[in-house]
Amino acid sequence: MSVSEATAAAPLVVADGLVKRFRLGRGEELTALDDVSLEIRRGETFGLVGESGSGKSTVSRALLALLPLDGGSVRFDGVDVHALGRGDLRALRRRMQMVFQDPFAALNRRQSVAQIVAAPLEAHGVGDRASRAQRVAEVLDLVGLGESYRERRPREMSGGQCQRVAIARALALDPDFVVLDESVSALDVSIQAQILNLLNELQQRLGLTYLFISHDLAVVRYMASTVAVMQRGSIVERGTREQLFRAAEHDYTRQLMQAIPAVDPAAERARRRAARTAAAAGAQ
Ligand SMILES: Nc1ncnc2c1ncn2[C@@H]1O[C@H](COP(=O)(O)OP(=O)(O)OP(=O)(O)O)[C@@H](O)[C@H]1O
Repeated sequence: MSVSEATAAAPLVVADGLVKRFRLGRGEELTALDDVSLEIRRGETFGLVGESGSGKSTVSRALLALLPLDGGSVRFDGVDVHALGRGDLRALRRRMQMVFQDPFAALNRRQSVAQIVAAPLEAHGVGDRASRAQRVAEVLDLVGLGESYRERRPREMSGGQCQRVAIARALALDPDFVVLDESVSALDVSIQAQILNLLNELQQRLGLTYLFISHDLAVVRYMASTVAVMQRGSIVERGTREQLFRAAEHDYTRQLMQAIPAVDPAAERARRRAARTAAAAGAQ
């Protein structure tokens, strides 16, 4: 194997023995991460599941060096991210982006779509006005929003359209790694499917690596090639999607799986209601 082949085959993200404690006051501590290790291969979708409070978001913040660790290390493309100085970390952050759950809360309501998507380019001092405008047009096109969306504000758009804007903003700096933290959880099921398909398409086209965080195993099953299950700050089970869904070894994973509804009746009713509303709006 040549050096470049070896680099390509090495995982993009390697977390080793992560420990994170939060001080709660009065001498009390909460261990949010207790010896968490994982590897995320280039171009894959790594699913992280677990109930609320199990530590999923803390893992993602640790991977992006958004919080200091009490133990362990994170290597991104071979670089120890927690050992970097501010300038080097800032440069590396261009390659790592996040998309959050609530697109309305994540977008600045006063800004136009073009301003929102250009913001990371400006923050990192990339290009001049003209080249930034060109890049905004490119990424809006990638997420299926045409020129007509450039001057719109978040309040003039649906949840799905806002999430496309959030994805466009995450792609503006041409990252390698994108953390998708409950990125479709706030959306209606039919819109969820559209966004999931868009994310898969973008991964194929751009060679992106995803950390896909969700409490929803059905969605993770659709997206992820490798899955880790968290409970109370630890990874209690991991494997390929096939391994995990064929023979869940851990009681906790089996419980999570049994909670997957074949079709969620409430969500199905909401989907039909939304479809009727959309049809009625279209007819006006
Ligand atoms: N800044 C903080 N200060 C104190 N405790 C925190 C802090 N951030 C997270 N925690 C606690 O750490 C634990 C793990 O939280 P985390 O947000 O990582 O879980 P999660 O699995 O992502 O949950 P959810 O699905 O609800 O987002 C929780 O008990 C949470 O209350």
